[in-house]
Amino acid sequence: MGLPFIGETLTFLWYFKILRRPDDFIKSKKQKYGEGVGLYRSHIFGYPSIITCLPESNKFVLQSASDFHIRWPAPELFGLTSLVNVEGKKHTRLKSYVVNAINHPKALRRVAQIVQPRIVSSLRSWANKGKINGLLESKKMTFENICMMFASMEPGPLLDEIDKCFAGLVPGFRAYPLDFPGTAFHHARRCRWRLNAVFREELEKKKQQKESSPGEIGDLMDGLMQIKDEGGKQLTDDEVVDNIVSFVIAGYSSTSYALMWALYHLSNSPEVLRKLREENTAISKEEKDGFITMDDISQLKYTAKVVEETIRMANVAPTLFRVANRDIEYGGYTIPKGWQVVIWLRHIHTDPKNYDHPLSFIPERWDKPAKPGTFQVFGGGHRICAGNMLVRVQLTILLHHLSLGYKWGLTNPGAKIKYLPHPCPEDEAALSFSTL
Ligand code: HEM
Repeated sequence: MGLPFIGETLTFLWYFKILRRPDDFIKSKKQKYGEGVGLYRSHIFGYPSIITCLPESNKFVLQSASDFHIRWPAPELFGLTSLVNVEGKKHTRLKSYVVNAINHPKALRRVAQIVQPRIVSSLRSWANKGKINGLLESKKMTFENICMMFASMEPGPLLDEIDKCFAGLVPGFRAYPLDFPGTAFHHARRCRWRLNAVFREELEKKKQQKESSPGEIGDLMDGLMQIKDEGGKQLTDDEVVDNIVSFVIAGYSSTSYALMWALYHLSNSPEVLRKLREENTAISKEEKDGFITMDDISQLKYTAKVVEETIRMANVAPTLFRVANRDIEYGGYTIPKGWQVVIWLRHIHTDPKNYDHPLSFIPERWDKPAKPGTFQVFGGGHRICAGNMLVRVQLTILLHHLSLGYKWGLTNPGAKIKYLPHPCPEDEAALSFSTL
């Protein structure tokens, strides 16, 4: 359980921040208490907790929707009525709409068309610069694509302003909720208000646009404005705005880190890059800037393995949080009512029992499917990531254009990796970048 009040939070920081050996946190527990059923009692991140870290125990929690509810730090920053916070029928209805709108094959065809010009022009601009910060450039490209896909917003001063607001909002999730001027939490709340105001204005513009020329605008915001429940009731304007802001939060950093890790691992893996080039050359197109379609993407079998391996190793979401709604029995142990449950996803992907040489980048491991339950990067159960295909498509398109047209290398191949808030090389993947 660790120290009184602080519990094991300092131990967590010791392993993640100071030693930079994040996997030793769970390893040390296994050594001390044995593996058992994958549950450990703790006090961490401010609450008495049960840590779960085996594929079966994680799956048990993720799939028992009625026994565990979600708990985000500072849920109001995400938006109280957004998909990530609502439960029950409301969640089911919103989720099925959102998954249809951004994650299904028909939606992904549109996504491939929307994101591709920005990816192609970003790569060109990186080559013109010659030296880039991989994370910053991935973030810029991802943000512009997300704003286009979700709200049809074009790059410009307004997008720059809301990007700054998102940058101020996200640290609020990790900050102590002290709400007075000067605190990170206070700043995050102000950023959230500004974001609400901007997206509210966009929503009003869409309403006017639809009045003057009825028909589909076709972006996610437009779709959310039209969803109806069984009684014909539509989402309120606040609900639409809450959801759009929360989708940007969910998709922005996660996608950017995944793209950066692709650049990073490929610069260390010439043989993987060679195979990637070979496969992508075979489907490359001369016309229309060489844009590929979802049909092309479905042929890129080796590229799909590179994508899975990149996402596995990125471990963008190391842990998830739930709260037990009642005393719950699992494997002869009780998870007490009201306790926090910390679902340690990272351990699943770095445990040698699940993946040989888990810290090595080996796309060929995906020649065979992973052992059942050992790929939990997108969570599981009813809250499984709504954007998992969206990120896969964006990664594939990036890999296609990158491998065909460019060469790049890490400026500091020995840069240390930091693990908080997300795994990332200390220099954020500084790269030299040029055309082939
Ligand atoms: C590498 C990229 C990504 C990773 C690793 C990732 C990971 C996750 C995980 C682990 C969850 C489960 C949260 C929980 O159960 O508490 C989740 C949920 C979610 N993700 Fe992602 N995500 C990624 C990209 C995206 C993108 C591009 C979007 C686009 C909007 C997105 C939207 C969402 C949403 C809306 C949820 C909440 C679903 C719900 O509560 O039903 N994610 N994501």
